[in-house]
Amino acid sequence: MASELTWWPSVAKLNLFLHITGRREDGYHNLQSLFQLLDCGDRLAFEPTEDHQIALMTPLVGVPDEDNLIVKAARLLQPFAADNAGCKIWLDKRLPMGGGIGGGSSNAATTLLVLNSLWQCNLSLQKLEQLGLQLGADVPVFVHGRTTFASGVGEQFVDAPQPQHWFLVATPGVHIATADIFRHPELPRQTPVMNWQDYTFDNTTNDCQELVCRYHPKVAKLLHWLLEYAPSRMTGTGSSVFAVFADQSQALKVLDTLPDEFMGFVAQGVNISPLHSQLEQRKTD
Ligand SMILES: C[C@](O)(CO)[C@H](O)COP(=O)(O)OP(=O)(O)OC[C@H]1O[C@@H](n2ccc(N)nc2=O)[C@H](O)[C@@H]1O
Ligand SMILES: Nc1ncnc2c1ncn2[C@@H]1O[C@H](COP(=O)(O)OP(=O)(O)OP(=O)(O)O)[C@@H](O)[C@H]1O
Repeated sequence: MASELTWWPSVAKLNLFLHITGRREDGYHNLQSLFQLLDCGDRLAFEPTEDHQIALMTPLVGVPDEDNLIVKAARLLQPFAADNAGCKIWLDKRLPMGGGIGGGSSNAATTLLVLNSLWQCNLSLQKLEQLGLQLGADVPVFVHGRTTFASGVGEQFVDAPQPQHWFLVATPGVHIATADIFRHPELPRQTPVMNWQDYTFDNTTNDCQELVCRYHPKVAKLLHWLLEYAPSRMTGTGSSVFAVFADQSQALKVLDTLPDEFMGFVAQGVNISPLHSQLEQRKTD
């Protein structure tokens, strides 16, 4: 791999809570959630070309390139660039896939934001959020790049800077398809809409958690284990679970004792995505 590549962050998120407030006619669900961005994730590098090709130099095992959200994002943006605009893309995948921490969605958002700059498309953040929504409900929040309350299907934002807590994020290695959870007849769908001002961790919940725990005992076991140490909850539709700590050393101590059957990492919450900071820096260079 060429050593002069510039790497761009593609961070993870946690849903600190997730309320389902209704179901829309198109089958999608209206949500309320607090999206907490983390300081760690995957990395992407881009090399613009003039051959109109989108070439993923690091394919993901099990994901055909045409289904990869990175390639889809680049293709979606291509009509806004010069006719011959293409690029080579490298992905350094570090986040567990399908774990409710938004890896693929974040990759898509990083692609939209960085190529918007490299290809000089000059689309506004709002326009990129709208494009992102065509790729998935979790993409706009990563384009937005701030820790934020979200409603709608996850595209309406009220920014909500949070104390920079430390999170132990653990994954039981169970793959849960988001669509399966949202179509489940036993999913609660009528949580009353809450005023953002009333948010506390304790007076909120993840409406998918009980259902997922009922059908996936490994998720229930992991959550039960973490709750012995700190306030803990599932993120998104699972399968990852997080525990909240005031300091890093406590989180690392618990990570050290995590049973071998689970994978985990410790990350700090951030209020602004490091991707946005790096893009700002590029503008001033
Ligand atoms: C649950 C969250 O992870 C919270 O962050 C997201 O809302 C899910 O976002 P995502 O993974 O980007 O999901 P998408 O790829 O857009 O949707 C997958 C499937 O989940 C269902 N879905 C998703 C989001 C939503 N608000 N309502 C839904 O009913 C739809 O059946 C959709 O076909
Ligand atoms: N670049 C990508 N990185 C990861 N997964 C991808 C990517 N492109 C497509 N996918 C597909 O998307 C699926 C979900 O991956 P992802 O890591 O985004 O899940 P997630 O963390 O549950 O996301 P979310 O929290 O948005 O629901 C994967 O199993 C894979 O098939």
